[in-house]
Amino acid sequence: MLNDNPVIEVHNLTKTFHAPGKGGRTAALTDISFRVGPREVLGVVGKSGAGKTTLLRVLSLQMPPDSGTLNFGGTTIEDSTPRSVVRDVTRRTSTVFQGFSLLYNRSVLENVALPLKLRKMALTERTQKAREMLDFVGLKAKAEAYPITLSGGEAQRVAIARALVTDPQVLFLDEPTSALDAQTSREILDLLKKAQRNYSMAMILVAHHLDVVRYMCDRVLHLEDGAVRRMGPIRNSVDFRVDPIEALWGTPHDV
Ligand SMILES: Nc1ncnc2c1ncn2[C@@H]1O[C@H](COP(=O)(O)OP(=O)(O)OP(=O)(O)O)[C@@H](O)[C@H]1O
Repeated sequence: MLNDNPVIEVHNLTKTFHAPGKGGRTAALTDISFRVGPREVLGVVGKSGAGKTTLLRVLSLQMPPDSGTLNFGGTTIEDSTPRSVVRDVTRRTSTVFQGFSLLYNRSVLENVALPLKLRKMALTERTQKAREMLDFVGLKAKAEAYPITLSGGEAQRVAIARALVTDPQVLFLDEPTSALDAQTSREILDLLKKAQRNYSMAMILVAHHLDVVRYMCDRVLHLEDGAVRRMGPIRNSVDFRVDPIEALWGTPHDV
């Protein structure tokens, strides 16, 4: 997968935040470089505060880095990049946020169709596409329901359908199963696997539960204090003698 042209390539990303009492700024990301291949599933792990969500927000162009370069399938995004180019790149990605982020005054169908409405797709066409996507995630019967009436697993399926409806090349996922019980988590992960196969996209997945990373990911990136501590392919067997995060890798330091 990495031998193909990468869908995302980042070099020396740095991001700081204003932090009163900490000398003015705190570094959330420091000198981050890596590539993600087409159809690759990359896990991002690390302790609370390591910079995982910040990395997803920078990669999904929700916030700019302080320095470093971001390249999406050959298009480099930097300060001087025209907004139309940034918008085109943004449209090639989707995000499944922690906590679903559904609009509670819109029906399930309207939620899923919303990204297409924002792209000015005609009503009939976007409604049909949203219905197809609800069918794909197993929620055809809930099209007219409102999010308040859904279980956590159903709400996450709607969020996934909404993310997939635009055919993204890259799907960003921030803790997609953190609010769900074990059985529902497994169903959501299987749905994501099916989506990744059907739609041939790359995924970048932040997860606290290492079982989730082991089940889903081809490679894993370990962030520590905002820097890449280690990155490489996941190993199948677990060596319980070592740190659980360290046990995810087979070969050392394959960045
Ligand atoms: N908007 C912000 N303003 C100031 N500091 C921030 C902001 N967002 C994140 N930070 C700081 O940046 C660092 C990284 O935060 P981030 O949320 O990316 O970590 P994380 O690994 O996702 O943590 P968690 O697993 O708890 O969600 C932390 O020190 C955090 O306090």
